[in-house]
This record gives sequence, C-alpha cells and structure tokens, in this order.
Amino acid sequence: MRLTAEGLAARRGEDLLFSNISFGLGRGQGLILTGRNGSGKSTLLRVVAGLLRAERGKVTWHSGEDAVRASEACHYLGHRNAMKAELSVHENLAFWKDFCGDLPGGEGVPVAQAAEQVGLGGIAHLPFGYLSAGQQRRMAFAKLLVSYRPVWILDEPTAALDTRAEATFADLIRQHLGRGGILLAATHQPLGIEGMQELRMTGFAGVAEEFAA
Ligand SMILES: Nc1ncnc2c1ncn2[C@@H]1O[C@H](COP(=O)(O)OP(=O)(O)OP(=O)(O)O)[C@@H](O)[C@H]1O
Repeated sequence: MRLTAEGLAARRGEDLLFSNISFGLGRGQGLILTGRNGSGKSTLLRVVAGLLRAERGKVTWHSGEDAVRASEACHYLGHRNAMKAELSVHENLAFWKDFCGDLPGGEGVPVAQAAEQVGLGGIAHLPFGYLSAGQQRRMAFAKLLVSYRPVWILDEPTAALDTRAEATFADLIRQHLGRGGILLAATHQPLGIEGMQELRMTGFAGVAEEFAA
C-alpha cells in the first residue's frame, strides 16, 4: 500500500487552514501530526480519509499498481469512538467487523480476541455506555483490529488513556507497522513509537485568506 498526498489545502469556514502539504507513506511508515489546538491536524486527517473535501490537491492510495478508495484502504479513528452506547461492546465490535470486512492482504481478529488485546476481555458483555472514558477509547481501538485495513488514521488516539493503555496502544501500532501497515496520527502526547516522521502544523486559523496565501 502507498498513500500519497500532493499539494493539499483545506478551508474551514472562511479560513484557509493549510496549503501545499505533501507527503508519501509506504509499508511500515508513519507520520505524526503535531501543532497547537486549532492548527488543522484533525482537518488534515479528515481530508486524507476522504471525509472532507480538499480545497486543492489530491490524495491517492495504491495497492501495487491498483488505485484503491480511501474507505477500503484505511481505518479512521476520530475524537468520537463511533460506538452505540446501548449496544454491548461485543455487539458494537461485531457490527464493525461485519460492516468493514477485510481488504485483501490481511485478516481481522475475532471480536473476543480484539477485546482481549486492548486489555478488556472481561467486560465485552457490558453496554458500551457503561464503560469509563478510557475503557471506551480502548474499545474503539479494538475496532482497528477486527477488520484489516493497511492504513490507520488516528486522531488523538491516546486521549483519556492511562499509561498502561498508552503502552498497549503503542505495541499494537508497532505490530501494525511491523506487518507493513501505515500510520497517520495527530497527537499532543508522544506515542512512544520510534522512527516516525513528524509534520508540524502551524495553522492559519483566524487569518484572512489573502494573508495566508
Ligand atoms: N465546520 C467548521 N467551520 C468553521 N471552522 C471550523 C469548522 N471545523 C473546524 N473549524 C476550525 O478549524 C480550525 C482547525 O480545527 P482542527 O480541529 O482541524 O484543529 P486541530 O489541530 O485538530 O485542533 P486540536 O489540537 O484542538 O484537536 C479551528 O480553528 C476550528 O475552529
């Protein structure tokens, strides 16, 4: 899998948040977005994931010579966990496993195993809404494990986590990269993963477009 971003620019409201952002990521590579609140990290992740339209530039995904759609190539974990509060953890993960399926080249793990891997195997029968904020984040991470996608796009993945869970996430990300996966993540806290590239977002928020261009 190869992810390429060329000359990306994005606008929120009247403001051009960033322009001319280009990068390429191949097997086993990761890029960490850093920068102050409002600098455009989440916006860039959403543009790359195909959830927001770019003002300029393009994102392409290739598996070998074949072009692949973003929805087939990546998992996107945003600030929200994308789980139904009234369904059990197991039901939520089973839904995502069924809905996403696997992209050729890999296979998701069974739901029970994913719950174990994020350290919460014993409570998968509980409604998701009963879990603490950190437990909910762990379970949202398990969604990445139940279906295979070569690219993980993660927005503040370790928010609300204790240090043990941070270490668990770092291990799972390392395993993903070790299997040839790709990581694009925004974070304020270091993820503790070696060898990542960093893109520091400066952001033009609040500056009129003519000044930003
Ligand atoms: N729908 C919208 N309309 C107008 N402005 C928006 C909209 N959504 C976000 N913004 C603005 O875009 C800017 C960038 O937001 P974004 O969420 O990308 O920043 P961020 O770097 O991820 O911030 P944080 O570190 O706080 O998560 C902010 O100034 C925000 O107020």
